[in-house]
Amino acid sequence: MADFKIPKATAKRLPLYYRYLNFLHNAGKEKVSSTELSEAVKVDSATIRRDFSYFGALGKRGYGYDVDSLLAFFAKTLNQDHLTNVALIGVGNLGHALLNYNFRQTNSVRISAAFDVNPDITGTIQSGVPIYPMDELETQLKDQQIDIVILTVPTQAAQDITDRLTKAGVHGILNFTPLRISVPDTVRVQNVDLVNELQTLIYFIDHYSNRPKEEAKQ
Ligand SMILES: NC(=O)c1ccc[n+]([C@@H]2O[C@H](COP(=O)([O-])OP(=O)(O)OC[C@H]3O[C@@H](n4cnc5c(N)ncnc54)[C@H](O)[C@@H]3O)[C@@H](O)[C@H]2O)c1
Repeated sequence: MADFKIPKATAKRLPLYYRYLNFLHNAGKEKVSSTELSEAVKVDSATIRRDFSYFGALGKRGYGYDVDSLLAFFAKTLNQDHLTNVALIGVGNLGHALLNYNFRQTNSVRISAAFDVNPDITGTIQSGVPIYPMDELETQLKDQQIDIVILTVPTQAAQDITDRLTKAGVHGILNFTPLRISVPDTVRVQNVDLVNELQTLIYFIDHYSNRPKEEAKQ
């Protein structure tokens, strides 16, 4: 990201805006209003205008936003204008699915190296990505200049690996394990928890849905 500070909630919405702007660009659209954006990304237009205001005057009243310049701006802000290589540690059920997916939606992020302790898979290439043994972790991360890692190992292995990653100079960990890993201030952790997401969804449906109460209980 560019080095100015924006609120975390705004930062989280940027990829959403970026994806829709890309869609508009590919459809040949030159202008978009905040109302139109709002309907597409399901964020209210006042929030969109406020989000955009953090980046300076990007839109004009009654005219909307210029798609290409917004897109170029967000691409730069989100570092979409260059390729980020990430590593994946733990090529089991989940790791394998992520390798197979490998962020096909975007050209700016890809898993370029994977690591595991299982000798049956180390030394092989899966979905085009080489699987290295864990004793090559530090050298490969350094040689490939990787400083972002996806962690899909069993819980009990997560902290030791995190400590190694921290020592190796990694700056970001996308943590799929249920363990809340400890890291120094120099490392940012993003936790992904599908159970949490589902429970949040269920909570919102139960408490904020417009469905009649009786139907919601079934
Ligand atoms: N966040 C979520 O929503 C979500 C969903 C599913 C699974 N998970 C978590 O993701 C993790 C992986 O789940 P899974 O079902 O793929 O498990 P899995 O057992 O299929 O895969 C784990 C892989 O990690 C490897 N491994 C074990 N110890 C290692 C070590 N010290 N270093 C490197 N690799 C090691 C194993 O060889 C295996 O390939 C678990 O912690 C699980 O709880 C999270």
